[in-house]
Amino acid sequence: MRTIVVGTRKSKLAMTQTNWVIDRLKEMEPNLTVELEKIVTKGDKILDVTLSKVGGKGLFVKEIESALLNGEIDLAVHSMKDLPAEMPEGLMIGAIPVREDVRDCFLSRDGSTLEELPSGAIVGTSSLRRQAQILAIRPDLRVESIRGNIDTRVQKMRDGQFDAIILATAGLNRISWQEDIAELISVKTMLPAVGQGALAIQCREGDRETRALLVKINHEETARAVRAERAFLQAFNGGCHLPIAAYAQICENQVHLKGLVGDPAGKKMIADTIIGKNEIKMGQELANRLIELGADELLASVSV
Ligand SMILES: NCc1[nH]cc(CCC(=O)O)c1CC(=O)O
Repeated sequence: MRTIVVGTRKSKLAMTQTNWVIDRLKEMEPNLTVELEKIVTKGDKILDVTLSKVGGKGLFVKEIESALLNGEIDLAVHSMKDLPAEMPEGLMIGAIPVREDVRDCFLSRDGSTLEELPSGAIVGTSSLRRQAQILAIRPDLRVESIRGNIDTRVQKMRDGQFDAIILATAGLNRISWQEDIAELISVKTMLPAVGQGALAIQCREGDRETRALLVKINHEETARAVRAERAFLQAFNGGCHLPIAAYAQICENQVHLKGLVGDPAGKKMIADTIIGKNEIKMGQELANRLIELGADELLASVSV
């Protein structure tokens, strides 16, 4: 087999995720040889503007997709959460490996949980989804935007710029940085982002060798759940910059999908659950139900 060139962003999380995937591939194919190609994306360069203001979908993936298309690299590992629904012609998701912890987690300077944090405390997040759900249960807290990689955000909290921050547990687990976690927030309290905790491995549609390798680390249960969540999100034409959340689990071959649309102030929340066999249909149908309940109007006030 030829040497596979793997593209990756340079952040600690991206590198760790990519190396994790390479390890899984080598378990399946011990003689595999890989070469790492580091790529800087637009999203990596924007550090002081909130992503929701920049508004662009796929800030972290465009350069990587170009490198795949022009043959510079053969595969790329993305956080599923950051991968837009629309994919350029000629590319595909070759594998979705087993999902990490899907929950958000609460980190605080003094170890307080979300419930214990004093009134008026400053919580750092630039996710409108997290903001909406946190203000729904703690309207007395102040939410302020925070940017940077995971390690940068934790450092900003330690420095005292924030009393607490919310991050994806999956990211912290992957980089083995659990010390500041005060609480894993249940999915009942904080519904995760579509695809949170899952990885997407992207490759060229025409690259049969890479595709044959990737199917070996695909986890069909995770793939089905993520397909349901993404079908739901796609119906809103939205990305991770909108206050939309969804989480699917597979139970006795059926998909159980919960979806939620909120307003950034946490005052209104529309949520519902659907159960069925066909994950794409379930995602679309759940979105239609929420739209009937007024989700589009709620999002119209947010969309840029
Ligand atoms: N939006 C940035 C991003 N993309 C993926 C992760 C963490 C890993 C994951 O959710 O799979 C994070 C950081 C965070 O939200 O805390």
